[in-house]
Amino acid sequence: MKPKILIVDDEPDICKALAFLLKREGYSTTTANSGEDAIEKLKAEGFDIVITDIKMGKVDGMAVLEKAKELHPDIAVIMMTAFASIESAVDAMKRGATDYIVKPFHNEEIKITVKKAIEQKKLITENIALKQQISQRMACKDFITNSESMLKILETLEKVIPTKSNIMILGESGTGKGLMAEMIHCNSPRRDKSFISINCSAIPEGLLESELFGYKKGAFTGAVSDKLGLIPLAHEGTLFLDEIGDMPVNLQAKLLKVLETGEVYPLGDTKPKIADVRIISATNVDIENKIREGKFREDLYWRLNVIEIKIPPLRERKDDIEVIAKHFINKFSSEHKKIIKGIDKEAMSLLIAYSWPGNVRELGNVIERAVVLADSDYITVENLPDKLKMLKMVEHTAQPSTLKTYLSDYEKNLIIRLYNAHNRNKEQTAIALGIDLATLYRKLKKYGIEE
Ligand SMILES: Nc1ncnc2c1ncn2[C@@H]1O[C@H](COP(=O)(O)OP(=O)(O)OP(=O)(O)O)[C@@H](O)[C@H]1O
Repeated sequence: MKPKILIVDDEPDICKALAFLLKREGYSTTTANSGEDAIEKLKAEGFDIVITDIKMGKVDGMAVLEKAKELHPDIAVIMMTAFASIESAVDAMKRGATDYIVKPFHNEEIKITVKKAIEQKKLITENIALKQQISQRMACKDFITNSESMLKILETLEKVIPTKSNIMILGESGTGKGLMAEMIHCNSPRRDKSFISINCSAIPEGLLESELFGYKKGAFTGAVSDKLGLIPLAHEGTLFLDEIGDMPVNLQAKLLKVLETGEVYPLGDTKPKIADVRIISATNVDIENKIREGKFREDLYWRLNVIEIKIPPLRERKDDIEVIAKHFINKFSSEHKKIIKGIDKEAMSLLIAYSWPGNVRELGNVIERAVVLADSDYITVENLPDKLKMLKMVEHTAQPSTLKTYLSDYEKNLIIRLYNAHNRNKEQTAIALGIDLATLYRKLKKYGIEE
């Protein structure tokens, strides 16, 4: 294909002369007689090179340079300037222009400068592609565990990781589903290709479709250029579909078709793109229930759920708390430039006693906060949030003397446990306890759990 050049000058004769010369050299040329006109043209289509005069009306060559780079980061821009204002050309080079030519210029000079710019553009494009590749090859993060249930899961995974089988990861929010997906990709033969992750519940329905499948220029208003979808972008790599349970049903049908044919049709395109992708999906909702309600296609479920991994909540794998807490202490100590050697016994016993409704994510937050607050080498109970400190009160009331104190201690402990388990949400705690909200308020105050 011929390289495309946009020539911008407010003197139509210069535009015409340059277009004539460069066409003869085999380039495809377009002209614009103002900065505004140039920016419109840059928005509408892609160019390899822009040759622009610096001094123009309201929108000058500097503005064209800035916009061209913003719209097409790999574009080469050549500035034209009169000898008297050569300083501004130097300034333009600092802002990303590829070269400049001083008016009046010779034909030969133009030809050489354009040829050089084409070469340079090729290098810039290769560089951008390389940078993308490097950033795609992510560092393998460890999935830390010491619990028997998780070790068994990892053992099963070892057999599955080298294959192409789709995997569905189930588990409460914050249990590590995203981390596990990264770990699977990172250890699989697809590790050198893209790991593309998208949260199906975080993106509006219309946008999710164009993000996943891509579109052809002109497919809808605003589609000013072709866009490659995330599915074809993940070709030969891994696509992580988080919160798959929230994917709209019409998109589920389209995704199923992709899985069956290995082809993706971008919106408005009749030519498919190939997509050999391994899909890892994750959800924290009861997907079988969604199938019963007709909100999730059963045929898609079976395609995605070839291997099912259930990550237990942290409260059901207490053996993990200490090792993960230590991992977070190291991580956040170095991030916050503090030297924390560990956590004292009493504080650790509270971490183990707590129910962690937000799972590992919540443990991470608690440890980060503690690392920031710690004044000594070790994290102490003082550095933990109230919801954990309260558990200490439960322990200290363990030896009641009379039936009355026994019952009230029992009541207090139960309230504290459920209050924590519901993330200090009073409405939910009252429902769980089977009492009304006013009674709960009274009891929280009576037992000094809350002012
Ligand atoms: N076993 C683990 N070892 C080390 N870090 C972990 C572990 N499990 C989870 N994490 C960390 O906890 C945080 C939450 O994990 P992640 O985002 O993977 O959870 P998730 O289940 O995908 O959550 P959500 O359903 O809300 O998307 C991340 O920072 C992750 O790196």
